[in-house]
Amino acid sequence: MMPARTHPSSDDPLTRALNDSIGEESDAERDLRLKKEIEARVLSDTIDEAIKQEKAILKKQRPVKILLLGKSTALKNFQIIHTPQAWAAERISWRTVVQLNLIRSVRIILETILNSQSFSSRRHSLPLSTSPERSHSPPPPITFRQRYIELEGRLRPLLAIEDSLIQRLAPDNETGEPTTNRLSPHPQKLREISVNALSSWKNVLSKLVNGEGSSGDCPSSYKDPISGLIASMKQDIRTLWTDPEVRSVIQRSKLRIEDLPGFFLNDLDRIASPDYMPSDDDVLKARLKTVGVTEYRFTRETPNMFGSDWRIYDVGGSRTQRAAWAPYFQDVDAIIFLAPISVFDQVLVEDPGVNRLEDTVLLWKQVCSHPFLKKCNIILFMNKTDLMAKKLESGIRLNRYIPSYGERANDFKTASSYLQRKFQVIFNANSPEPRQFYCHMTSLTDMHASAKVIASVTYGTGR
Ligand SMILES: Nc1nc2c(ncn2[C@@H]2O[C@H](COP(=O)(O)OP(=O)(O)OP(=O)(O)O)[C@@H](O)[C@H]2O)c(=O)[nH]1
Ligand SMILES: [Mg+2]
Repeated sequence: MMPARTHPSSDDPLTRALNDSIGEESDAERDLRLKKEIEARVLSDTIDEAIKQEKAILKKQRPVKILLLGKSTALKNFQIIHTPQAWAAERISWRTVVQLNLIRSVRIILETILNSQSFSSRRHSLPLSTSPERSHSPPPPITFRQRYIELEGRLRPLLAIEDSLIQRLAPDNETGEPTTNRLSPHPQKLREISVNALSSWKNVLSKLVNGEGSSGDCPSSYKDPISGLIASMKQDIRTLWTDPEVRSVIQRSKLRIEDLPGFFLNDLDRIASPDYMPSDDDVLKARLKTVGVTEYRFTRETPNMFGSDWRIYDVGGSRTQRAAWAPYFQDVDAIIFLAPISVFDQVLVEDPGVNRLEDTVLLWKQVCSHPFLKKCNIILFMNKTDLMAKKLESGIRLNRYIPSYGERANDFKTASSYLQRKFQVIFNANSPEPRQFYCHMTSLTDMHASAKVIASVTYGTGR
């Protein structure tokens, strides 16, 4: 009987495999194996690279999200640069805002006079005539108080229309002071025109204005009652703003009306004309308080390293509204933090015990230290530099409000770099991880000066 044939070990696949693994291979086999290994590695690297590229594409497809903390004016600058056509289409809605801002200045002046000593004084003053009529007999002496009462009576319809629009536009969640047609003893605390960003305020506003019906005082060339009223009261408004006695009352009150947001009295002739349309500068200067969150979307035609689809969120800055910011912290790529530095001598409207610059610095600290934002680029805009320079030039001393400023020179350059250093120290000390400090000095109502900064944020890294 033939013995059972034993398979040579090379026939056993298991043995073969084991043999292979212990290196019993010929030179040709080894060369082949190495070649295959190289091919496999190349394939694997190609796959890795493809995955990486896909991830990058996905990242680019995800919108770049920027949160604007404070200053809707910054958003307006983005709109001018990135969506000029849509910006131009919005211009008409801003006309009413500018007009309401103008009426607000009228109200502030009337209230300042009402609260002044001159108002209660019985002192006689020159008659204030709005028409160049001549009379043979000298006019009877007239008090400042009488003049004021007459003027205020004539301007009352303006206040009434402002009042009704503010009330009808007021967002439900806003708890401002109730407005009345009467003048208030606190001009600074006047309720402002504010809109809820979630409602389409531009439509609401145009409906309200056009739906008011035309007033009897409204010249036919004016399409809406507010324009007509301003035109018919132009002379009285001018008198109020240019009268020397009124000027001296304002000066004594220390209220810098011309530096208040939304000041347009020097542009009265232009604004009171029948075909008035706000310029870019007017819209940048117009004051409209943000309540809620406005989302602004735009697509960059040439995508940069961050992608082409951008979202900018503008949030209301007053204290009560800050709780609404938190959900936006979760997946935001960059934060533009607006610090108005000119407010060093002002207090919060919502809490007169707190200095506004101090409030901004505390907020800056919170934002820098927020754990959700640790990977986020934070770009600081030290804004309202124009007003800051004006204030310092007029002799207002920074060290009166910030004692640590000491005896340093009270000029813009020294003061702004001092404040910049303070912001940087807080940034470095409070960031959970080290990160780059980006800071720009801005004056956002100056479109041309801001264009470069806005471009650097959108096109570059924020530097
Ligand atoms: N002079 C000057 N005025 C500015 C500057 N930036 C903004 N303003 C004016 O300040 C006013 C208020 O600006 P906004 O940008 O609306 O302020 P905001 O922070 O959005 O205010 P809220 O919506 O109440 O949170 C507007 O009338 C602007 O024109 C600036 O750099 N210089
Ligand atoms: Mg705003």
